[in-house]
Amino acid sequence: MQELTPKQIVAELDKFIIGQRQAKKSVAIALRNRWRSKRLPDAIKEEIIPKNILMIGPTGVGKTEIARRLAKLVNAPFVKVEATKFTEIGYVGRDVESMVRDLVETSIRMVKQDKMTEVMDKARELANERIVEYFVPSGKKESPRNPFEILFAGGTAANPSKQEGSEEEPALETGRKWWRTRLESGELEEELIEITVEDNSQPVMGMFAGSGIEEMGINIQDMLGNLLPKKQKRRKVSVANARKIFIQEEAQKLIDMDEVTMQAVAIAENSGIIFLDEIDKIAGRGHSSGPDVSREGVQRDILPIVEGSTVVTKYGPVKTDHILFIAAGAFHVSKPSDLIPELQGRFPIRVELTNLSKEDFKQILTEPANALIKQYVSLLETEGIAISFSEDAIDELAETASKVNAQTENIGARRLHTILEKLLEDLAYEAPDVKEKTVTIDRLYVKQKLDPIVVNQDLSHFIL
Ligand SMILES: Nc1ncnc2c1ncn2[C@@H]1O[C@H](COP(=O)(O)OP(=O)(O)OP(=O)(O)O)[C@@H](O)[C@H]1O
Repeated sequence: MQELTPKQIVAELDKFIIGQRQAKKSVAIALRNRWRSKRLPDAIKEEIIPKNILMIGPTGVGKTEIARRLAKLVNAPFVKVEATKFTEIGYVGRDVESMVRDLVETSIRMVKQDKMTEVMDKARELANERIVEYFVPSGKKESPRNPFEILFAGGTAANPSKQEGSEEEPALETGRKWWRTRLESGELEEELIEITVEDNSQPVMGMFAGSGIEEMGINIQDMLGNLLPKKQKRRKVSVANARKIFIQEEAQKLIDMDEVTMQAVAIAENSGIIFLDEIDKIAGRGHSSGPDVSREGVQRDILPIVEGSTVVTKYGPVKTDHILFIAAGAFHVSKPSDLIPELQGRFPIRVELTNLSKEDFKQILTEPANALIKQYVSLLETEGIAISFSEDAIDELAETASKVNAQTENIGARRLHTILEKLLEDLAYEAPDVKEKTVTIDRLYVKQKLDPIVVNQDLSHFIL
């Protein structure tokens, strides 16, 4: 991980994000710098303060997308938080630490998922064995069931496990083999079997609510969950579903949660990325009136986390020194210099993201790996309908998006989502019934569907 050079990172980001070259370069450098500092002798490493990034740009121009893609590219845990949420009523200072806890949670999920994938083959094998055990109980695990029952129920072939005259043990093994073969052939998938599963319905823990304990990231449920005996219940499920349940259970047993925790915490500390959106809304000093927490207060609470401190989580202490913070905001009203100086100093890399032009919109519609047009084409393909967009249709869509953004509110590329949704609404509704399976969308089609809304400003406020 993180072996990518800045140029390679930018090239990868180019696959998903149009334009915004400077922002892409900055995040690529920041990432590489982390990798560089890891290779330094400890003494110097301690001295180098990681540089965080401040992205300045209007809404919907790719700020979050760049950060999220970057994280995905290097498989780093990522969380997005709205800085404004900390100014809400009911906020207590410690809440800002929740962003670090969320990051660790994400990291745990990612590491666990990786480990689960690693043990999947083994877990599947064990799961299948448990199903065989159900049909031919050796008296150890799954609750026994008369192997003949299913024969009568399912009307399947004779079971050789009870061959006359054969010894008990070999007969058992022959029986298991026979069931195993049938299981592998897939013919038992629909068969219903009764298995024991953990009852996950939670007892009510309401008495702790609001006591502030949740803020510490300590979950009473988790704590008591380990002390209280696990409730179990019997359920009738198909073999296919039983296998899914067993695979999860077996995989869970195969992975070492202590190791997962250790790795996940280390990854969060060294590679985690926290995206702090709407930072401009907490810029400003002094106290705001009303019940809201002062904006400066929130900045002061965020500061130690960005500067590097230790946050207590249920997975142990987490150091924030090397977490990469990317703050973002439009800064229409306030300026970065309205942030408290200490916080400004922690975000020395400033990048401006530009407004998206009509040409950008055209590219965004068609080029990224997950481009909107591609998404809709695939979606309708599932109904056997082939839609295609002529070049002038794309041009008209980009033009409309720019126009509506200018007329109503500039929401950047998000406008393309609403416009395309409206454009294809009828088609999406009629799709299962339409006779004509090939639809070409041209400029005229776009105009017919969208113009009536665009010219009516009141309407476009609501619909586009
Ligand atoms: N330059 C771009 N290239 C491709 N897609 C883009 C671009 N800018 C925005 N988008 C798309 O528009 C949507 C919104 O973008 P994004 O979430 O990055 O906005 P943002 O700049 O972070 O705004 P906000 O601060 O309001 O969250 C996403 O679906 C994203 O894929």
